[in-house]
Amino acid sequence: MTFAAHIHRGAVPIGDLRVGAGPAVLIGGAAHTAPDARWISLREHHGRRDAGDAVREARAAFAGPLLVEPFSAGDLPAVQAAADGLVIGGEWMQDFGLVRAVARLGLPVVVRRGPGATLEEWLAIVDYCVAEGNDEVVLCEGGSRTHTLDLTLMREARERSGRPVLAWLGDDAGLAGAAVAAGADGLMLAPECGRDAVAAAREAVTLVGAILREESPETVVAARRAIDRVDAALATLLERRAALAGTIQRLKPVGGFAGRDMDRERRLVAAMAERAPTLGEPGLAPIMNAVIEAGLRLAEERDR
Ligand SMILES: C=C(O[C@@H]1C=C(C(=O)O)C=C[C@H]1O)C(=O)O
Repeated sequence: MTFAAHIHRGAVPIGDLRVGAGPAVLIGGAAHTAPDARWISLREHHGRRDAGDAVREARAAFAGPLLVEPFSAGDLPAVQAAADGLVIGGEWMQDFGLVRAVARLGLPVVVRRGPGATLEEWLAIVDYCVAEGNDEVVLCEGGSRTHTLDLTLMREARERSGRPVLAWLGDDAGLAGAAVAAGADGLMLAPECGRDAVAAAREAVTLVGAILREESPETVVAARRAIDRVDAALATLLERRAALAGTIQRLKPVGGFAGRDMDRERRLVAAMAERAPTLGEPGLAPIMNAVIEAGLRLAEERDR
């Protein structure tokens, strides 16, 4: 198995967030949805809205890291004054003058792949940033008007550049789990995307990340957060397991404790030990005994 997480990447700090180390991050969504970072686009107003006002308003609404997509070089002083990073790319990825000016601010830059842009064209933008002395670059796949998301290209971009990669989801979190499984270091959502989409993306980061994303936390706080994600996945699986075990009790000729099958239990512990060699059968057997007995008790109580 080659999961993205095995490839070494340099993490990029955006405010107090580190993209590329630890769990996949959530960027985007309205302030009340509590994403890890927010972003706003000044392009949506076609330069008609004052950049200072827009950035200050976003800053006041959200205490966490804030990214801003500028409309023109004229926006950059306002962005530098209040934002933690910039978003460039999409349809205007080839505006090299603006790309250079953005990179020169020295803030981290998220480079979104424009529609139809090749991997080479996309990575060339990273080179422009580096040439301006800015190495804090994150790549974001997708975000075009056609909403295409190329996870193969996202993986290639990460391997070729060694930089963290994001997957653009817009306001539909349906591919969040797929993106995290494919190795995304973060998910980018539409700026005003609502609570349900952010919650669904968070769930994917938690559950899929717990199983497929390797982490090496270096502090107690980070390690506890990682454990909390693993426990969330465990709880989800334990609930599913209890339901399935309950189904079996109803289907077997003799269910519950009376129909207990110790041979089957030993075999499932042996199979699990292959995936959990550190715990091994001695470590797993008492755990699974408790899990199985809890399931049997539940089934007997329910069927009584
Ligand atoms: C679910 C079953 O019934 C019991 C519960 C088991 C379990 O929770 O995995 C395993 C064997 C039986 O003791 C089964 O027979 O498969």
